[in-house]
Amino acid sequence: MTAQILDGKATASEIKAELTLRVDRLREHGVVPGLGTILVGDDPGSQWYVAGKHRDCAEVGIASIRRDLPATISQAELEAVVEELNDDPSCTGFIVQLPLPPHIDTDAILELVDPAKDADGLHPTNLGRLVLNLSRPITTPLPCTPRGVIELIRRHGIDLEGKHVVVIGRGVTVGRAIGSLLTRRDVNATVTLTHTGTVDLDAHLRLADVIVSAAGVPDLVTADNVKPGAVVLDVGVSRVIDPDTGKSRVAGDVAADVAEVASWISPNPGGVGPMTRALLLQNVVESAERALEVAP
Ligand SMILES: Nc1nc2c(c(=O)[nH]1)N[C@@H](CN(C=O)c1ccc(C(=O)N[C@@H](CCC(=O)O)C(=O)O)cc1)CN2
Repeated sequence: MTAQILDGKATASEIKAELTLRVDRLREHGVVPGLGTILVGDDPGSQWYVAGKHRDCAEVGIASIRRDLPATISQAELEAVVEELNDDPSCTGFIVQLPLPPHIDTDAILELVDPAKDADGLHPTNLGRLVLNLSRPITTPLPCTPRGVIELIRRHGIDLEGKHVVVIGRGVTVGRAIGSLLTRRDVNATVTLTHTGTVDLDAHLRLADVIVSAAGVPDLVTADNVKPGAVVLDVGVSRVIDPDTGKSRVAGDVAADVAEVASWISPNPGGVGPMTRALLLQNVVESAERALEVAP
């Protein structure tokens, strides 16, 4: 068996084309959605992701606002920038690029973002609404990567109803929220959330109809621990040195041999990453629509 590809690049392009029309409609109502980004420090990966977010905005007609700040910024100075974007009417949604430097209290920063402008869906109020199932229909921004995973599966015609999904990783951007989304009645999957404290991860993986791996451990998921026909999503991001080229490259969590046993697999790069970016834009458009009360 050779797995079919869950093509995140093509699916993200499809979503961006739909969003372009919705942005045009908002403009007809005099609303220009604007995404703000706050980037602290000079990590090349984070700089690349933020630059990508601004390219995406330009592509669909969303205005963008950048705040690039030094790694030495204090907690109080960073909080002032968050407050500034909270108060800026041209900024209809914004994100704080993660991770922040270790001297910054990340939770305090995320909590300071106006929940109505929380384009990442990571504010405690929005995560709380998700857990309490108060976000149906979509009345609050939802975390982009989990939403991107589900949308990627759905747009490839795969039904998650009754499926056993094993998630690896309990981080805030993926693992913590994805269970709440997957177990909503409209998706109706059963979820096992595994993490570094899980005993016998392989045994859990072998039972999975769907694996979502967000561990950041290269080659953690191999053909030996995947049930034949399973759907495998690779959300892991690690930087490794390619032995052939000597250059740094992104590696996912899923080994190449998994493609021989899985029915569907998301490539990495080209799978969940582009979907995360597309769903960020969707959160921004939806917030602007909510503010205007325009039906999508
Ligand atoms: N505030 C946030 N910070 C971070 C998030 C997030 O959702 N919100 N997620 C990640 C980084 N991230 C977005 O910010 C992100 C990561 C990767 C991609 C992506 O498209 N990756 C490409 C490959 C990139 C490469 O080759 O280096 C792909 O998968 O095809 C987009 C966004 C942590 N921080």
